[in-house]
Amino acid sequence: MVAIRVDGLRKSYGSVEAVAGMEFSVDRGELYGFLGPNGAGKTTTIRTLTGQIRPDAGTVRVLETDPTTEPIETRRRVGILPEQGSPPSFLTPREYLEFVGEVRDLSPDRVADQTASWAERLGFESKLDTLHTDLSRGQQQKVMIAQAFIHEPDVVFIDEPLANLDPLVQEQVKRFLVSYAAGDNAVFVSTHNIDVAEDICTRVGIVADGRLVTERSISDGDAGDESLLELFLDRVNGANARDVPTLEEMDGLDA
Ligand SMILES: Nc1ncnc2c1ncn2[C@@H]1O[C@H](COP(=O)(O)OP(=O)(O)OP(=O)(O)O)[C@@H](O)[C@H]1O
Repeated sequence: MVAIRVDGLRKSYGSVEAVAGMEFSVDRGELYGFLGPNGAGKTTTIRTLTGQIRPDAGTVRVLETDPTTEPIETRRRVGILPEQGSPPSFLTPREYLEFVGEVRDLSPDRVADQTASWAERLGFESKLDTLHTDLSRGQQQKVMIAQAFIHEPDVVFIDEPLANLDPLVQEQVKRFLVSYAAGDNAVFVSTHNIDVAEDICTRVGIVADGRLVTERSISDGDAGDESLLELFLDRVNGANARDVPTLEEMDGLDA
């Protein structure tokens, strides 16, 4: 079943065409990676899908709701981990998750259970009552991950899920995302990290200049000889990619 659909999406900021005819769809059960260089239009697409901005043209649907006209209904049913999002500095993780739980219509008992289970899973139990302003960037990121999943949404949008996390927690979060998507949910991850995309995603869409330029299914092992990095460089950089030296050539330069 289709969870996210984008058709002919266009969005400009003044004279800058950020999204220029974006098309793709994501089914439930998929962990979809959105890969693209800086300024490709990824965040603008996510902001449209989460009802934060209105498209100039085209249609977007999330769980058959229209985030443009029903932003509250869409946001009720999705989880969002925004780019460079951080929890309010003047709250503790426990207070913030209570607040998010209330907005999400969860019972106090459910919020307490979810808070305890996320704090244990990501290892921030000892920081639950410390103000965010006194937490590290990685600890704040863990709280942001918890708030995105606290209501167990059917669709989750995540910008750079592993930013600032140590390798151990990165592995735990990666495994969690894979299992969450496998439970008939759609997880949409925007990232610059090609290795992570290749490692966890079931399918990857490569974005350049505001459009989806190609897609690759990762899970079926049918990727052919070209690595995801090569595909990315080829599609995004075009002719310039061929000017990037190979590792062997770089070794040769050192010799
Ligand atoms: N609020 C804004 N006002 C004007 N231009 C904007 C605004 N937001 C984004 N842009 C421009 O739109 C284009 C797409 O930006 P967007 O943030 O969607 O890209 P991105 O793929 O998420 O990039 P990154 O990987 O660097 O986060 C860029 O050229 C950017 O400068």
